[in-house]
Amino acid sequence: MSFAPSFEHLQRLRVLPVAPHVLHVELHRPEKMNALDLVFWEEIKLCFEMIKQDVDTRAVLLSGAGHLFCSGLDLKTALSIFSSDAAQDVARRALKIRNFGKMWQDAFTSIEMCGKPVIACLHGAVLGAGLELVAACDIRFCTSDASFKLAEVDIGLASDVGGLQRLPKIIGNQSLVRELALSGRQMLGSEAFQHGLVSRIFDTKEAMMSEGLALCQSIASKSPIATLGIKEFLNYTRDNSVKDSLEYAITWNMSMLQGSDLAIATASMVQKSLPEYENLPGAKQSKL
Ligand SMILES: CC/C=C\C=C\CC(=O)SCCNC(=O)CCNC(=O)[C@H](O)C(C)(C)COP(=O)(O)OP(=O)(O)OC[C@H]1O[C@@H](n2cnc3c(N)ncnc32)[C@H](O)[C@@H]1OP(=O)(O)O
Repeated sequence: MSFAPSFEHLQRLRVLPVAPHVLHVELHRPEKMNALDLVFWEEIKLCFEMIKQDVDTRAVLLSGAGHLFCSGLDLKTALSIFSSDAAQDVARRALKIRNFGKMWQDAFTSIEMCGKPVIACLHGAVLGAGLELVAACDIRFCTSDASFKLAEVDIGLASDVGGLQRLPKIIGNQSLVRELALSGRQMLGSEAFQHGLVSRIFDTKEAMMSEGLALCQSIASKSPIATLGIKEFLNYTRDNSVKDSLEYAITWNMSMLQGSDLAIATASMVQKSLPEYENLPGAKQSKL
């Protein structure tokens, strides 16, 4: 029997199926501007690890509740973790900070590793760790009122949770990334679109969510073997040479092209019918 995860116990994330094979994940702490406290970080990791195992999900729509997407790291959490406890040994303090940092890195990396395309729909402010979070997504849309800010410099730190690592590979313009990171300057939606941080820009959140859902539905109608491979190849290619990436892709396809999806897809094209693909297996099996 396959694994069907339950997301109901999550406190900071609202997770709901919104169309066949499409899950909507909403950051849901609007009274605190979706600031990322410890519960949030843990739940992002847990949620995307469950999505990876969820045999039914083929695309994920991500958005934020309230009047902005995310105000970044919860500043009270930051103070409680980074403020020195003079009574504690320096090595142990350092390890404590490392453990939190690693857990936070893993939270955003779990989005990249979940095997399903994640489409982030961004409105209002996307600040600090919020921007680092969406850098781990596959596709980003925003509203014309959206604004982006690597605000970490303003709270006195060089962040290590993915923004400075992923954004230069998304935006491509080193000078611009360094300007934004070093000054904490706000970038508006139009500029984010111009530099490829987002691929589409909308007048209203409603229009953006509707197009985001349509895109998820389109992706979910494709072969899940193909979409898994595309995400895997593009992530691998980002971090490796073209030569190594070609070798990786051909080795992957030696097995993947022997599956039924290619035949189903080509037959449905010839017959002008809608293809139906088998779900991918999750690694976990239900204990029932
Ligand atoms: C190694 C470390 C890894 C990662 C590091 C990441 C660093 C960052 O993320 S840097 C970015 C940090 N965030 C900020 O500096 C934003 C702070 N917030 C604001 O500037 C404003 O709240 C706002 C987002 C511009 C929204 O303003 P407004 O609409 O006027 O709402 P407020 O009344 O200010 O906020 C309502 C409520 O939410 C609380 N809140 C908002 N953001 C945070 C936050 N980041 N951390 C903690 N709390 C936050 C705010 O305090 C209010 O709470 P009340 O209890 O109602 O007063």
